[in-house]
Amino acid sequence: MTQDELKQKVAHAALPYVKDVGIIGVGTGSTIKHFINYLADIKGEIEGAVSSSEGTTEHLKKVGIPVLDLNAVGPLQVYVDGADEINPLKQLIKGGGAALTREKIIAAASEKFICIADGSKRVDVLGAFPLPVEVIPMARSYVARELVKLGGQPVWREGCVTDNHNHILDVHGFSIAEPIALERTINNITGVVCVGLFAARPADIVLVSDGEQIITF
Ligand SMILES: O=C[C@H](O)[C@H](O)[C@H](O)COP(=O)(O)O
Repeated sequence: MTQDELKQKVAHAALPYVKDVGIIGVGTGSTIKHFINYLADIKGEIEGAVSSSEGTTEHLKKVGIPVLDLNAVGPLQVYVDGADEINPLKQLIKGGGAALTREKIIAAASEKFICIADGSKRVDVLGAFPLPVEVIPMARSYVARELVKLGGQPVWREGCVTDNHNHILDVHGFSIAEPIALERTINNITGVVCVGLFAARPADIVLVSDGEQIITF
């Protein structure tokens, strides 16, 4: 199976989790694109979706699923999203598609965060995937210097402007032994909007497609 077929397979496996929940939080990325295509088949059963990016909003609207404002809907029962890395504690690195801030907001506002990914995303220790950090544009160099002090090698994702009109630094060289502590430390740097480390609020259920199997933990 190709990586894309594995993403499609795991996207399909998430459907039982969104039955009868009314309004769903929907993430961003290539795995979620498959998930939205499956949602389209059951759209009669879905009241609407809260979207984590402009790209996802466009896709949801295109398939006929109403997109709702998080402020208008209160706590969500279920949020489904992909990840760039997943450790055994269900802590994640996210933001490869620059959608980390809205994704983190929806994850925080959801009772159950279902993470879906192909098997290549599983790791023992987070950090081989460069850690995305969304920053206010004028703070970019300052934040980069602070990240160097923490032992990282930040690289500006040039040309990338997030949906919130900010910039992204991708931080290489971290082997993240203590994800919650690092998340807190980076959050505390002035000018940081969001770090793509989902550790204090990890996923609740992870579905991973590994060949023919779906592994759930
Ligand atoms: O900003 C993007 C998101 O965090 C994605 O969920 C993450 O990058 C995984 O994307 P994909 O499903 O394309 O591997």
